[in-house]
Amino acid sequence: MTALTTETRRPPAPTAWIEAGGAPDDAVQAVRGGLTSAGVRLEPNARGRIVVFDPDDPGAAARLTAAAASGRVLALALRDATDGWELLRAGASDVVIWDGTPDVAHLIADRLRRWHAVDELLDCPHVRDFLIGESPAWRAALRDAVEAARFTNSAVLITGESGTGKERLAELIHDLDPRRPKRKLVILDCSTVVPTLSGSEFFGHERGAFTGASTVREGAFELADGGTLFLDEVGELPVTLQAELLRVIQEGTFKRVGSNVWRKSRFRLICATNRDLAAERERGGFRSDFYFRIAGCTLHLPSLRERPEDIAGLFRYFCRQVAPDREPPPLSEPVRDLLLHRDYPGNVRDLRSLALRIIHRHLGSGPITVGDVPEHDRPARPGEDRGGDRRLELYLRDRLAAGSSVDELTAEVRAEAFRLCSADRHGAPNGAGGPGEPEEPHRHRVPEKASLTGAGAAPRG
Ligand SMILES: Nc1ncnc2c1ncn2[C@@H]1O[C@H](COP(=O)(O)OP(=O)(O)OP(=O)(O)O)[C@@H](O)[C@H]1O
Repeated sequence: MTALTTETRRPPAPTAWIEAGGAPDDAVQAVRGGLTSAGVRLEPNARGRIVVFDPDDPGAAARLTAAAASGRVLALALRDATDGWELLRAGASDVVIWDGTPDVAHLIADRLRRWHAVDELLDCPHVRDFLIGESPAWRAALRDAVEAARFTNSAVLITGESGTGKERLAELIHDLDPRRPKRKLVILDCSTVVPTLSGSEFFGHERGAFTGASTVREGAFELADGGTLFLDEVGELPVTLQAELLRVIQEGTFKRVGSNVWRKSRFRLICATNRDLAAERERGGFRSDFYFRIAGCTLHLPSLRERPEDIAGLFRYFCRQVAPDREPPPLSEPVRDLLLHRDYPGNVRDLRSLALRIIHRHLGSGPITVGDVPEHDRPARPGEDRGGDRRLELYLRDRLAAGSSVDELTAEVRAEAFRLCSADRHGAPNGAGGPGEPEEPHRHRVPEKASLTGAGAAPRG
């Protein structure tokens, strides 16, 4: 990505439009006057809306919900007698009590200015062309990410299923980070860290620190000085290792293995995981003190199931990646239908692989038709039940991509086959409760990620 330069511009005048959500006219006029004096431009087309309401008005929540359907809304209550949570639930993005003082008008102007700056970033080609998606679920997640990247320096924890774009989002956050000069993004996949070498991986080592340490090595925290450290798959870090990282994450200080010298590193920390760390914390698999250090700001990326509206746009994007010089071919109706209704257990990564398989088969300049879809990606014939096979295939593909060996997978499939066979013999076809069966049915683990970054810390310029 090329660096953004928008931070050098003067902040634009905040704009908004005021709607009277049941408040008396003279009060709305007073609010208008206050905001105009605070430098807010009142424009009917402004994306930010301010709904001024009387807390006693029983229709206030409904009015907010209606206004929020067409943009972000700041709920401005004329008195403090309001359940702020209720207003947020009704669709308001922010809630302010108007006490009539100029201070409140300036506070609102500042908030509108921030909204505007975030919207501008969200809409700039740099962001739009890097992370594709227009669905409300995606835009809401991206808005939070852009705001955290640009206006805070807090540690960010990105959660979401495998393939939802966590690593790509980390790249964007690094890129939007306004620090200057800013150094590189360093990526460390925690699932590949060998426990015996973890000290060296994270903190580096001195020459001769241990057998085989023939040269000095900088660790991930040192490499990330002045830049960003992205700890991917942070949920895989053993608890003992989490304890070792507490100090460096909190203070930025560490010692290389084999050295007594404290070093300092100023880095922004971004972590990602597809695990439910809150549940892990409860069962003791993840340290709470570590969690609170890495989760200064949490961002959750929606799965592709939650944003089917984005499938066609993502498909076009992947076509352009393959053939940047020509317009992506249109999709015939059955192919569009197939793309929309297919399962994507690997989310965007899955869609991308499918798109590439289809694009590479497509010849000529006409639309993409059913003949361009490889055989194993086609829908089952009526009456043919390929669901199980297909799910198994996708599962195996994902596990192989995540680094599982064929032997491991074979053992797993054999164990599952024995279990089903035994369950059938004992008359419990679903594997539940047959005599001699384990109490908990065996379940496939959630597919792990395909490692794109490989082992070790990988600096990105
Ligand atoms: N919104 C998006 N726009 C364009 N490409 C995307 C988007 N989201 C994901 N991708 C692409 O999908 C693939 C998977 O994304 P990424 O590696 O960021 O996912 P992830 O959530 O980090 O996965 P994992 O949990 O398995 O590490 C990459 O090729 C990435 O470029």
